[in-house]
Amino acid sequence: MGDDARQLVLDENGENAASQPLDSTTGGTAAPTTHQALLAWVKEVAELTQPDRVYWVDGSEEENQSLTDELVDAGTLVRLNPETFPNSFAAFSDPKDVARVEEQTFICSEKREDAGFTNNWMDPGEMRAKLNGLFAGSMRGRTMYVVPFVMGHLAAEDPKFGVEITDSAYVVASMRIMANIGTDVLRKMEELDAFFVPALHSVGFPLAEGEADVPWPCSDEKWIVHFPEDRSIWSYGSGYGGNALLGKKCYALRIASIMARDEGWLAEHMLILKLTSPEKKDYFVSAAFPSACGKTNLALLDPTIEGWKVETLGDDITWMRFGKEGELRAVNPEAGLFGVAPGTGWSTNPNAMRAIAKGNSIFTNVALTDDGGVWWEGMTDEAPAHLIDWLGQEWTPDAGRPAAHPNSRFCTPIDQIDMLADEYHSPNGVPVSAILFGGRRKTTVPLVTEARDWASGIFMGSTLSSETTAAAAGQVGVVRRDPMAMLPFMGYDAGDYLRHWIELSGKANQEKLPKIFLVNWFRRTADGGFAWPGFGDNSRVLKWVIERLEGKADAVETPIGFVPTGDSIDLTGLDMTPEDVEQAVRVDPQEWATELDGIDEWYHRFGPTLPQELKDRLAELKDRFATA
Ligand SMILES: Nc1nc2c(ncn2[C@@H]2O[C@H](COP(=O)(O)OP(=O)(O)OP(=O)(O)O)[C@@H](O)[C@H]2O)c(=O)[nH]1
Ligand SMILES: O=C([O-])CC(=O)C(=O)O
Ligand SMILES: [Mn+2]
Repeated sequence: MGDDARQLVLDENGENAASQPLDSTTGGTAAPTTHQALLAWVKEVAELTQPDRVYWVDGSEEENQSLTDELVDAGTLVRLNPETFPNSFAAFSDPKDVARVEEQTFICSEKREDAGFTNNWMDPGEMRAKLNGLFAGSMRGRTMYVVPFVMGHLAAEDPKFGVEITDSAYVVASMRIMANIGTDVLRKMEELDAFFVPALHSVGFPLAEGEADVPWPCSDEKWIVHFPEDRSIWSYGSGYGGNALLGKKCYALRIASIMARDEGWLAEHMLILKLTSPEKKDYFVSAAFPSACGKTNLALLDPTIEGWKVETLGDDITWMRFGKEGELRAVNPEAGLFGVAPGTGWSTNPNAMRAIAKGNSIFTNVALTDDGGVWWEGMTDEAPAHLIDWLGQEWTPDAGRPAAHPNSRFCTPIDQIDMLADEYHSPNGVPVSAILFGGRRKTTVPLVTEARDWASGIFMGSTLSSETTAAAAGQVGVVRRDPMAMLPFMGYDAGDYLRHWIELSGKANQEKLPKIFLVNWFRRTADGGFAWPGFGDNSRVLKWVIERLEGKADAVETPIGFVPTGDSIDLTGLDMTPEDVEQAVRVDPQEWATELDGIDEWYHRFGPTLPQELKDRLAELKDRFATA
């Protein structure tokens, strides 16, 4: 930012001590907000972290211009060719800071059992002492940005506010895409004297007097910490994705799941889409898949069958509550896409490509083309002859290594999606007719299975499994249980989380409960290929789902639920036979014997909070296999 930038230095009263009057609507020379709790927190954090200056983010276009200019000067961002990627930038992280760090993610509830066996836990007092030590002086030499944000609608009955304090301008620019931030939010917070989630972030790379910065400051030591009782977030050491954009996984899933438990709603790792049938009937479908298992792709799906239309409401996070009529209503609390780049291409996901092509995007860890554009594996069928890879090295198609990091991402405003459903803008959300649970499994799990009933559907969700992906640090391709795709995101005990689903839905209108389905786009055939083409062709599975809701499509009963008959999936225009479908939905008793052992082991890990209803479902499933 230049000399006239709107930097506020607070004096001991939390007032702006800069002598120049500022033209910011947020600031001016008076205190930048009348929200006393916020002022007090900002002052406390500034004292702890010792930044050179404090800057209140207003969210304006001009502010974003100067921030991104500054990031380009600092070498953090590369400005892309404005003709092909207007107002868009590429960032390259430290090679050790490329994904969420689950090992270093903590739920520090007062009682250990409240965090449950799926979360890392440390005594909150001990953790606070550790974090206070790490954050002391951690912003020296840097600007401390104060980013007021709201997840979900500002016009919601009970808007969910947060304030992220960060020393990363990259985080500010990314949060601006992912959430509604700035002055409007701050004014509403003041008007309501609202509670906000204090979300503190530092890259953990203070600068000594005169020390030069690096393009991607971060620390080897990383801590992503949530305190459920006061609903605060402390994130240290990483600048990337879900570790640093605290409105996303940290707030809208981990902290929100706790709020949802206490307030009677659901915060889930789900996409939401709108499906219109050839008869012009609208259906809303939500789907929970683990990270890098196809949410964004399904949410932006381009149907390959005549007459069916898909529109997008959300691609990652869904907040749901039961409405007045007992129907389940869903909203997307986010304002942007933070999508996996590799595999997103003109043939697999043209809607995402069109949204990206409108610009206003930040790409992280993708490759650069010679004409100032970006590229990643799967964007085009043929790789460009020459690239600069995500590590800054020369790359040619024979390099023998990917040009983009497997967890490279595009960050793009959601309203650039041409197929965004109008209902995205409705604070009351949409009624959900079907919920899909899905994972990445080479074997065992059929292409699609309809749960017998709601409780069996929750059972399916509770035993969901998937091979690990590059979205989190650690080994890739290992099968792990991931209940409702929430394993890394439940803010409290996993058994209590499942009970919350059961209890909440128990009070709903049972007639209006969505139908639940288990899907697997990733099953392999004997020759190693995918058993199902996936992507746009998943519309054929969605069609079967809707026809099941309407009682029109055929199914075969298996021990795990109902699967399509070979000819009940529309294969028009596909080079596939009904026998291929039968293979893709096959329930193999041998594979399921192993699976049941896996589920047994999984359920044993829960301890006393696992709901009896789910243990009963498992016993019934075993019986059905035994007598099949
Ligand atoms: N074979 C196959 N691959 C798919 C399909 N859908 C998505 N993928 C691939 O799976 C990867 C992840 O897909 P995304 O849609 O970005 O996954 P996501 O669930 O949104 O991931 P997060 O944003 O990390 O939560 C990409 O490389 C896709 O190309 C599918 O139907 N079939
Ligand atoms: O949180 C992130 O870094 C990216 C993401 O969406 C996920 O991993 O599910
Ligand atoms: Mn996604």
